[in-house]
Amino acid sequence: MKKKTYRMQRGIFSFSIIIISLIFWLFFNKYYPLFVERITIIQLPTVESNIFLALAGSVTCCLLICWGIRNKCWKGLSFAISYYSITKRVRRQIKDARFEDEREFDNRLVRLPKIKIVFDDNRIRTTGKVLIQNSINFDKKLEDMRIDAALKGFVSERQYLSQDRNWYVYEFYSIGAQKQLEIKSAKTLIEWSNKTSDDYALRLDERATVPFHHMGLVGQTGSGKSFFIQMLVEQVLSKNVNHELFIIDPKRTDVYQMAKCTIGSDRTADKTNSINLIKQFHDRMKKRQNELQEYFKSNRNKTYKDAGLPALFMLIDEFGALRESWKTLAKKERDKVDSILSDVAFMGRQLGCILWVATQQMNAQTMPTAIREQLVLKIALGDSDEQTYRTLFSSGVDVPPVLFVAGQGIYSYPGLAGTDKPRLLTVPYCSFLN
Ligand SMILES: Nc1ncnc2c1ncn2[C@@H]1O[C@H](COP(=O)(O)OP(=O)(O)OP(=O)(O)O)[C@@H](O)[C@H]1O
Repeated sequence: MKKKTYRMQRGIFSFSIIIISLIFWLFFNKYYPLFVERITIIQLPTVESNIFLALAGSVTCCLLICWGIRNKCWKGLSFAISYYSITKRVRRQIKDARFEDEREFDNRLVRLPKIKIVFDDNRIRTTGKVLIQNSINFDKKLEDMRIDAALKGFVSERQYLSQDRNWYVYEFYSIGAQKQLEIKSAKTLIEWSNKTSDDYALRLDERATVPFHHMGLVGQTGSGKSFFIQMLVEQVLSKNVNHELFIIDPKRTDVYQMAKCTIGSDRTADKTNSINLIKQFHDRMKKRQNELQEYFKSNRNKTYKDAGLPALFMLIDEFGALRESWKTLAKKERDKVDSILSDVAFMGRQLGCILWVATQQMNAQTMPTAIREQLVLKIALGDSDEQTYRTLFSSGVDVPPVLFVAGQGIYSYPGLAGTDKPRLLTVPYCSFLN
């Protein structure tokens, strides 16, 4: 026999009282007076039928009040209905997974752990968290539970134990939330970005805003890579701090043209002068290192940002193809460039010399490990091959089974999404770049 929860039992009890009261009310209101009239042998007492109506009404009111409190009705009826339907499905899933306390294993009734739903935005309710109270008995089961089945219309992204270890947290987003935002002008883009970012951060999509950091970006042709890069460049140039960009696009595609227009030819390079620009960037980093030496001595654990300096970005598009083209160079020269880039990747973050590397595919040959390991922000747009995913993120990466269109993909960043379970990214479509 299927087990019931204590809440179900209370519900059945309350509804039984309501139904029985209504039957009594109907009986005493309609039929009982007829009996009183017809049976004259004995004097039947008069019964106030409205007592039963009042009882049914009071129990209904109590049920409604409890429902309203439990589902936070003060946040609006549609909120309460969403809250109720998600909680109900999660409770059913937990019940069917037999989460009951060991002591209750043989009982017909089970006590389920407490469940809370927190939406990131109470009005649109497209993303949020399901929190399930942890107890020593549930720990392992909660860890293994796939909550997706219970969250119809939603996808669960990552799950973890809260810091106080009292709750198991499942982040989820609605499938409908993956609709791409269209941004029609540079001004709108900046306004959108400024809502969540500061002068040293970038907004990637509706949900993700990250501080400036080294970035590894992969995406096949048509994945929206160039649009994404241009969106980031627009944001960097709009900041109140005068950040500087150095851009290399070996194939002279859209990014090259955009860079020439926005930052000028001095800091833009194609295949031919790429190494010079990399060396120039490295020299700037060395200079900055000397400048900041004294500052760092007296200010421990501080960065260029605390010293009030702008960031310097080195963006290398089509890195795989560029490195391939260096094959004709002497080995010494190639090693020198690799060591410069590794130095930037290793030292640059604290000094504000940020490396952005974009490529179509990533493997041990296209990207030296010393550089790859420092690319803290990892983004893959569109569909990539398995080796690329594993090289960029981690060997055990769990790529969500989603068919990505241009501008969609996955990312990882410490604190937001781990390399084993990257999060979905939906870059807004900046139609003004067309
Ligand atoms: N965020 C986005 N949302 C929707 N569509 C997009 C987005 N970004 C780009 N696109 C569409 O995808 C097409 C290809 O984008 P983009 O040129 O950025 O790709 P790419 O990966 O750089 O390809 P290529 O290497 O050929 O330049 C664009 O013409 C654009 O219409």
